[in-house]
Amino acid sequence: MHFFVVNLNIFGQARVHLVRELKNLSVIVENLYQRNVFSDEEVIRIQEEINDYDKIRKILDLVMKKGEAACYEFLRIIDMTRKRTLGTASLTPYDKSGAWTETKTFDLHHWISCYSFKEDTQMDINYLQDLFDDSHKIDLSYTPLVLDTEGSLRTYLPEEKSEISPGDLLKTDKNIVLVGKAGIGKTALTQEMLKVWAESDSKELDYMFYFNMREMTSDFMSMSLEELLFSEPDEFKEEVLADMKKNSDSVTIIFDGITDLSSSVVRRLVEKDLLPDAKIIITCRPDDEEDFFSWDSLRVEVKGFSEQSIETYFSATLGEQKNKVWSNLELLTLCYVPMYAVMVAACFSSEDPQPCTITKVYVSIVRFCLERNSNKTKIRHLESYINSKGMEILSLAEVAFQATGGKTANLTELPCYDSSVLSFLKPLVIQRNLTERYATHAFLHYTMQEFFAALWLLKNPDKAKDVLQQCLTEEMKHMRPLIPFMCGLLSEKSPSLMKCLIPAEELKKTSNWFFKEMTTTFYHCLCEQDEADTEDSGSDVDILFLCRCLYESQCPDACIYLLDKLDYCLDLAGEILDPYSSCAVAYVVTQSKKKIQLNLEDVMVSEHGMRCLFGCLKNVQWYGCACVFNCQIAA
Ligand SMILES: Nc1ncnc2c1ncn2[C@@H]1O[C@H](COP(=O)(O)OP(=O)(O)OP(=O)(O)O)[C@@H](O)[C@H]1O
Repeated sequence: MHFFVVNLNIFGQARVHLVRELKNLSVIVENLYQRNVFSDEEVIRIQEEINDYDKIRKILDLVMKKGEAACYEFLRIIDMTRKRTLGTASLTPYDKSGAWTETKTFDLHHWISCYSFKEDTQMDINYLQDLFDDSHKIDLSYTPLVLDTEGSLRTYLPEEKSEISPGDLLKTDKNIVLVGKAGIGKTALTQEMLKVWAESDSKELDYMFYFNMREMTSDFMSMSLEELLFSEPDEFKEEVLADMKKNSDSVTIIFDGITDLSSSVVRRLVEKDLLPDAKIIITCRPDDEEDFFSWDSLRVEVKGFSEQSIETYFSATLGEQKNKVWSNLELLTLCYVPMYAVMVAACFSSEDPQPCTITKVYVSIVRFCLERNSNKTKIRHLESYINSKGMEILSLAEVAFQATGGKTANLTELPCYDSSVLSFLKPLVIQRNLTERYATHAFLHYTMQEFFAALWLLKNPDKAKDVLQQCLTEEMKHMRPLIPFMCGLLSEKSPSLMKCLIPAEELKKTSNWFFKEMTTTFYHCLCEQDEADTEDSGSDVDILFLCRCLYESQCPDACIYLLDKLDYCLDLAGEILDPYSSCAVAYVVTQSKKKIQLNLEDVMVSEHGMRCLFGCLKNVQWYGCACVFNCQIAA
């Protein structure tokens, strides 16, 4: 809501100058149209005027007739576009009071600068907010993330204060690649940048576009620049596009969740073939970074919450209860990933035991959502309820699998009409063409889609075998995040969801081969990588990935199977261990029946991670006084 009082006689003094000097009328009319000040008919009426003077008169008359709010919008647009709509500033001096006199030239730049404008910025719709019931509704707005601009050479670790803020990222002229794991906060960061941009009192007209790549339709691949930027019918698109081309340094485009450069318009923008001076910001997971290695850009690694941010976050969400998270080291090591922190906070008070693996966090949230949406105040027998919804849940899982295979978040078909199952989805509005929109659905978060996709694979073990092999290939690497979830869902220690959906014997049969096959497959891949002596390309298949999978499985036999293959020698030299990976390594080592050689030379590790590693040292072989244990701890 704007509280802004406009003197309706204001144009009386400025009007004659506006009529004479206003330029780029199309930009003004377009903005007024976009802000619903002008209707289609009014725009046509303006266009029908013969010359620019008459057009301006018409605009001013219409705006004044519409009252205060319209005048406010008009003035704000002039303020934002002043460089283009008012031309160059007059050099005529003013007296100190800034008052105009009859003898002085009227300066529209000065006139507009006498107003101060504030913008409403309510743009961040966080669907995960819905996970919280009314008594726990909290402000889930941006909590500072650790952003690292110096790549993997620098110490991992969440520090008290991120060195670079979303506002700093906006200010830099460079293109930006925001890299980070699933759920680490890349989208949240871009949304915060949009918010900062919208709230800024920049006096220049600039353009900002945001595209969620996973929510684009398939025709996006062949779109032109014009189609990409103007999905809505737009009378003035040619003029606005021309303006953007002429002033491409005023355009910022964010491509969120990019996996490759297969869309020609995105590739041409990235390669500066289109809008050469535009600032392009992309976000991607580490597996997809390869395509951008050679791109001239600022690489920013998003590293999630610092230990301070975790504390702030849980103080806000759980109050005193946060101590329970604090005393659970395994749970704490998950919560540097904001997505997991959100889910832990949302279902913390549920009666389920506190989760310690990522899969268990998802299982808890699924149970929590089903319970909350089951139309019963208290479900004593949640298991039997889940059982009764088995078909619907599995059809949701199938749709999730199909979409993940196609690298999209857009679910073209609704799997069922059951409201409790549909509570995992949010509406997604798609612009089919210039005049037609339709609504589809997407999961509340892409990682939730990946979780359900993994669930479907366990119902279809043959397919699981294929995915295990294929996810090592370049074309199918986007299926890799499903593997840790599959391990977790097969875990005998977390049967609370799976046993309601898939018969126990079927699950047992799958886990009998799955853990071994997974370990062998990834182990061979690691050996091949070693032989080829390939540089780390940011790919997620490394020994840490395997440890994380085994941690999710909570299966001691599977850990011993791997350690056996490794000859009880775990070489992590030079690795950067995030808190969760440290916890996973500690778990694997702890399962060993023999002493193992653990090489932690030049390893970077967090304080929480170090605490986990200390717990497994009893299983580590020390040779002489020179234990290979030379870590850098970032406090
Ligand atoms: N800085 C933050 N402050 C508060 N909440 C956050 C923050 N970052 C992330 N979150 C929460 O975590 C959720 C997941 O984050 P986000 O979608 O940004 O991850 P992502 O890195 O884009 O993941 P993906 O690679 O799967 O797309 C958000 O929906 C939000 O609820």
